[in-house]
Amino acid sequence: MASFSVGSNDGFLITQKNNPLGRYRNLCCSFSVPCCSSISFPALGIRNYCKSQHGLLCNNRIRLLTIENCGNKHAPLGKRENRDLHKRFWLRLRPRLRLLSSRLKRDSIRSMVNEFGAFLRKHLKRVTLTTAISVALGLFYLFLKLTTLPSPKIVPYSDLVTSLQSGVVTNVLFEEGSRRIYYNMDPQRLKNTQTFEEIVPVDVPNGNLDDGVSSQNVARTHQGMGVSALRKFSRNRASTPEWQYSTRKIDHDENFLLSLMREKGTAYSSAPQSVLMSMRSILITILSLWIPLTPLMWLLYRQLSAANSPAKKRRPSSQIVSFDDVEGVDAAKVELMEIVSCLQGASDYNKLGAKLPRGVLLVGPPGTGKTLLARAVAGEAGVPFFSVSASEFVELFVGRGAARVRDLFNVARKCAPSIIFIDELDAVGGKRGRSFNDERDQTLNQLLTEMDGFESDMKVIVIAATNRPEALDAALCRPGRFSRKVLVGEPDEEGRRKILAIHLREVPLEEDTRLICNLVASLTQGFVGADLANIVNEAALLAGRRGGESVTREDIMEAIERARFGINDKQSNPSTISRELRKLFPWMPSLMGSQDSRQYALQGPLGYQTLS
Ligand SMILES: Nc1ncnc2c1ncn2[C@@H]1O[C@H](COP(=O)(O)OP(=O)(O)OP(=O)(O)O)[C@@H](O)[C@H]1O
Repeated sequence: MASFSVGSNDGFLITQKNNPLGRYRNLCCSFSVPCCSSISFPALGIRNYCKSQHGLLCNNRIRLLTIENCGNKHAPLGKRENRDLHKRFWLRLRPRLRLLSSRLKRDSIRSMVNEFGAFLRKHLKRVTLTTAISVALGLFYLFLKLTTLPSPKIVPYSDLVTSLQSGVVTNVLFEEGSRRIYYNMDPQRLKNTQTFEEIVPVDVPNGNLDDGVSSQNVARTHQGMGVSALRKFSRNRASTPEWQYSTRKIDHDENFLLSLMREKGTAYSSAPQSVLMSMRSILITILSLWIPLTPLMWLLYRQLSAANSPAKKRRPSSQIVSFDDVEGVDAAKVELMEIVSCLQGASDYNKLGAKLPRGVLLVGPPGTGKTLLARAVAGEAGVPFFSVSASEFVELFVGRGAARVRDLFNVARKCAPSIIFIDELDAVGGKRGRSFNDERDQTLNQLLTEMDGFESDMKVIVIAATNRPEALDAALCRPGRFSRKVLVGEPDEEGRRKILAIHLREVPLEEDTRLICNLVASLTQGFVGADLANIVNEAALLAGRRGGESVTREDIMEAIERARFGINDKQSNPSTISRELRKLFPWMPSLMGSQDSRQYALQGPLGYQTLS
């Protein structure tokens, strides 16, 4: 049996030497490229030519590794395995190295350095902080590592007494400021008396403890060492601890212990804890306290930081909304348009002794366009607009909400003329004294104070929106604060038509837009602006789902059904829809008689009018 290593990356061969055919027959071929359909070896050590299944000619030099040459029978196999592993490793590594070098060629080192520099400049604060923390932790670790001492074996107090009585204890140290007693035993004397294990069991004891041992000669301590001395010290001490055993004092037993030591002639002393050890324990305490405290501190920082202040959240100017984008709420629009013209200085209200209203409260059901109106005011007035949700003032820590209100108004005053929009005012503006929520009351108080504090020529207008005006504190609604209350109600049919026209502006319709608007407006009594916007969006999505180019009447009808009844299995069953519709609109006889409501619905606009 002989084994050959092929001098290429393809693998290795094991061939049979004493072949009856007088040829070296291939027994095993573990090539990474499966090749060598037939191999013959005219002579060993000579070039081997083989043809792979891919038609490639391999030119491999074969070296003979005979077992006879090796003292150990198993050695060649082990070597071969090693070599095989080695080759595989290189085979895998090579393409990676090639990739890395090509990448390095592509991105020059200079550009990488530049990128790194730019990154550092961008995140300088973070990088500095991270580096400082890492260095501090590294130093802590180094210090702890260098000051590590081999700890003495902790034994029960009774063992110390037994050892003292048997006279094997050579010296004892009482540590000042702690309850530790360290002691050493003479191994020679120990052998003479008892076996080591009999005297000192290994388990860790506990006992009642007390301080107050008189100090005498101070034994060797390890105070005031330099780093190199420290390292040497710790290396030396790593093998042999200074004190072999340690135990804890028992209360009121010092006298007995002292008399025992005097009687046996044992050397005893007391010493303060070494400076290094004290520092070590302080550091460990600090670390073990700070690691769990860090997330808490971070939370606190997040809560208190000005970065979260609503004052920072000014709406970007790209989302400009005008009054043309709001329909169906004409009365509210007129009221707000007046304020805009006052802000722009178009109307000379001062001449008549009038003052600009400080606050406007938009009241109405959800989705009627209160927020949209406020945004339209900002867009039309062309002044800085601070939009916040009142819930952003609700804070964990008492006083933080009030501070945020103060910040917001300060910034708005600096940017005057400006508009502050507070959405869902009831989150902080609820009646005071109804709960024990001090934080909310303080926030509200601050809001009241800030709104009082405006000078009439300051031109900061607060627009607030709420769905629950009845829940608001009376002080908020008094004249001088939210003196103007504007009802933003559900749109009527004409209003719905106009709102639909706005939302259908960008939607390609199969039919005439006006016809569809009339149709949908007549079918959607009680729907508010948000519902209508949603219907248009759903219809466009449905059209997209069936791959249509434009939105058809059917899409819009289905979108209305979805808006009314939701999306469920019943949706697909028209007779179920009819049943639902019958329950809701019992006065619609013609529709209910039909098997398929949609078929009926497609009859024409007149047919839909019966729905509303
Ligand atoms: N009158 C309207 N004209 C045009 N679009 C409207 C109108 N009302 C609502 N919409 C549409 O509905 C969306 C939501 O409206 P908006 O957020 O203003 O309602 P809201 O009254 O503030 O609701 P909420 O009280 O729940 O905050 C708007 O973005 C807009 O697309």
